[in-house]
Amino acid sequence: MFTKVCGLRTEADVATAAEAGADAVGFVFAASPRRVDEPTARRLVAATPPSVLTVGVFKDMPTGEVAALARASGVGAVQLHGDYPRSAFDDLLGQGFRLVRATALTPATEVTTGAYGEDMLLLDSPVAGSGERWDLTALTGRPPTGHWLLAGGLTPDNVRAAVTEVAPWGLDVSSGVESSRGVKDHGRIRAFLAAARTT
Ligand SMILES: O=C(O)c1ccccc1NCC(=O)[C@H](O)[C@H](O)COP(=O)(O)O
Repeated sequence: MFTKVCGLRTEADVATAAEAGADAVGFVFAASPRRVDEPTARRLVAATPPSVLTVGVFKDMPTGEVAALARASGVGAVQLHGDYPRSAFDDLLGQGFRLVRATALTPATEVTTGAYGEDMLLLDSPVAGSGERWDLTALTGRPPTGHWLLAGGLTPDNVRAAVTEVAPWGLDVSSGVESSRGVKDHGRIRAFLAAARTT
């Protein structure tokens, strides 16, 4: 099970996630209590072991700014939330970025991973990073294919049941491993990753 812990803001957050076995860590550049600026992100990327994928998280930001921030901070992949057309994916792919396509599930959502050239598809609640769950039964009859991550209100306590229900390729968590909004709880990060390993 691939695991990503998102919204990290300190070196201690990164070290905890990496030591507890996270495959990827996310740094939020979008407007959020978890937002980090470019120098902070660069520092956190440098503090991340090379075996852990670093992901910059963006929402509705022009691709020129996305590319500039991703390049300056050195993240290994770019996660796009919001209303990006296929041409935005093409633009960033053409510049050599690995992409994560993040979206809520609607009847129109393309659930084939790679349809926009992305490495991973992230199916999330309608308000990303809100900690709200969404109706997983909406996936019935239309299972996503490929490297897709389940996100949205996951916690150490509910992650096993969610995996049993929809069998994702990977998991993404933020709010569920926090003590208050934007502040990671290291015990909860360890508990989440331990629970994910036993699924
Ligand atoms: O974290 C945010 O505040 C945020 C803001 C804007 C775009 C994306 C954002 N976060 C993305 C994520 O943290 C995760 O990909 C995912 O949504 C998990 O969220 P959660 O339900 O809090 O576990």
